[in-house]
Parts: sequence; C-alpha cells; structure tokens
Amino acid sequence: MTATQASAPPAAHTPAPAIRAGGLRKSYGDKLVLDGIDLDIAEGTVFALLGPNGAGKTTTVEILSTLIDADAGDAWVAGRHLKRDADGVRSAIGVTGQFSAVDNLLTAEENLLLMADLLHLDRREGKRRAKELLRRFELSEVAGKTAVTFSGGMRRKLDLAMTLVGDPRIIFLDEPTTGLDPRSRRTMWEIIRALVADDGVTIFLTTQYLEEADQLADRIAVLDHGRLIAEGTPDELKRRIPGGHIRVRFAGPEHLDAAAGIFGIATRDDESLTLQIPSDGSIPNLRAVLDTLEATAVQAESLTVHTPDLDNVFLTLTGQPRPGAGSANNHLNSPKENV
Ligand SMILES: Nc1ncnc2c1ncn2[C@@H]1O[C@H](COP(=O)(O)OP(=O)(O)OP(=O)(O)O)[C@@H](O)[C@H]1O
Repeated sequence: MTATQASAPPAAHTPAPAIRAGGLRKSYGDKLVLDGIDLDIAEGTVFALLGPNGAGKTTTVEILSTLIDADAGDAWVAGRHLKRDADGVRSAIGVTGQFSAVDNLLTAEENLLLMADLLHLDRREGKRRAKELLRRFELSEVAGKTAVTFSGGMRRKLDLAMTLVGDPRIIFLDEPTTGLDPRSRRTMWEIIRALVADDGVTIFLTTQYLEEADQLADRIAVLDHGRLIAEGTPDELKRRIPGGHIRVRFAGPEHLDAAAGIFGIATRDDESLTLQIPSDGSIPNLRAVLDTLEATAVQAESLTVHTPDLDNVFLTLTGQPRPGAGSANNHLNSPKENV
C-alpha cells in the first residue's frame, strides 16, 4: 500500500457526524451552566435536547452556533472545528432562536430578501429563494403583508423560512413551538419532518415538550442542571422506565388460566380475558413471550405492547418521585447513561 493510500480517509460506511462535542463546560460567574456535555449527532437526523427551564439548552445552542464561547471542551459542527473554523461553521448552519429575527415593519417577502442580502445572494437568486420559501411555508398569499399582522404560527414559519434562505445543512431550533397553539405546533412539526425527509438536513432541537421530542427526534438527550442524564431513542428511553408491559387477550377462560400459570408474575383480568405481563417492550422479550405461548399451545387472540410515555421517563430521570415509588434523586448527579 502506498503512503497516499495509507493516509487516505477510510471508506467510511458511517457518515461523519453532523455535530460532535466533548466536555463542553460553561459558567456565568460562579453559576455552572454546562458541566461537561458530550454529543455525537448523525447527519440527516433530528436530535432533541430535552430539559426544563434553565437547564442549559439555549446555552448549548449558543455555543454550538458560535454565538458564545465555551469555557472548556471541543466541538465540530459540519466537520469544522468550532473555534478554529468558526466562519466555516457559520456557513453550514442556520439558527432559529427563541427571539424572532423577523422585522415586524417589513413584509414577509422583504424579510426574506433582507436575509438574502445579508447572505450576499445575488438579487435574482434571492428573489427566487424567497418565492420558493414563501410557497413552501404557505405564506405566498401574505407575502406582501407586514409581519406585524401575522399570528404567532405565521411568524414562526417566516422565522424558520429566513433561516433557510442560506440553505443550511444543520439547523438549530431553540424551542421552535413554545407559545404556539396545538394546530400551529403540528404544522411546525410537519415542516421539520419535511426538512429532514426532503432536504436531508440535520436538526438540533431544544424543547421542554416531551411529546415534541417523542414525535420528532431520532435521538433524545435529557439535560438537567447542565448535565446529560440520559440519551437514547424515544423508545429506548421509555423502556428504561418501570411500568412497561405486554397485554395479551385470550380466546377463552381456559387459555387465560393456562397462561396465568405459565407467566407467574403477570396480572390477570378475568373480565377482559387479558394477562398483563411485565416487559421492557423489546423484540427479544416479545419473542420470548410469543414462543412460550406457542410452545404451550395457549391460544392468544391479540397482543399489545405498552411502553411508558416520555413524561414518565423525564420525571424519573430528573428525580421527581413517581406515584408509588421512592425518590429517584440519586439519578440527578449520576453520569450520562447510554441506553
Ligand atoms: N448571559 C447570561 N448571564 C448570566 N446567566 C445566564 C446567561 N445566559 C443564561 N444564564 C443562566 O444559565 C442558565 C441556563 O440558561 P439557558 O437559557 O441555557 O437555559 P434553557 O434550558 O435554555 O432554559 P429556557 O427554557 O428557560 O430558555 C439559567 O440559569 C440562566 O439564568
């Protein structure tokens, strides 16, 4: 093998991460806000940073989008080092923050054209892009109206459209649906999904809404007091929480009896002919239950898997006592757990 071949990057099957960070720390005065954050976010995925007010979500976005410096740690965004190539990072990202970039006195179209000017797009390309984005976000009809007349949902859409003028590969959305009514929130979710599906962009999303993370994210990290206390897919997170079960309905009482004898720890309901079997909801666990039923010729009519919702996950991980359970405060300072 020649030296050139040896030093060439390996024919990677896993794409380079869109965002990679290690040991990010940040304090304001003596207040420690981020206490060593590690991130590894694959390209073309949605990553949700989930946490309550003041957990450090915006601070993380501000660091990764080069708005503020971390006190310690390293990060690469779109393959560029955050400090050594801050301009390169900026050229690859778009940020929609909690405070809108929309100018109320300008029309929707003027806001987009202003953004195109700021990005030094040529006039014709700027106009083309503005028109396309207005159409995509269903704002064409109000293109000539000043933003001051817009509802919260329309303003949020315009804000995101402005972020997209520069065609970023990585988009930071800091609490994109806070304050929106349920319908506008769903519209925003559809837009976010389409961005990933159609454009292959990577989304870094912060949210306080468990449902939002569950709906949108490929992976979720839970941030609490400046530390990532858990990370995984929505299902992985849910599986970590006690309370998951499989519910099996049987063809008749004799089958329920037989199954209850086999699955000793299950809870039975004679009226509905069901058996509730504790389960983490994983495929191997499900397979084991089905194999047992088949081997013993017990006839099951239907089967449903019940995993706890993300609310349970969050409450458990952040140390709030669950009904009937002791305090989980020991989780608060535990290191990040990969699930
Ligand atoms: N410029 C600043 N100066 C001093 N303290 C700050 C500054 N910016 C943020 N903080 C503090 O850092 C902590 C984390 O703030 P941050 O905005 O990152 O949290 P968050 O998770 O985004 O919360 P929220 O949902 O309320 O925006 C808070 O206690 C906040 O008061």
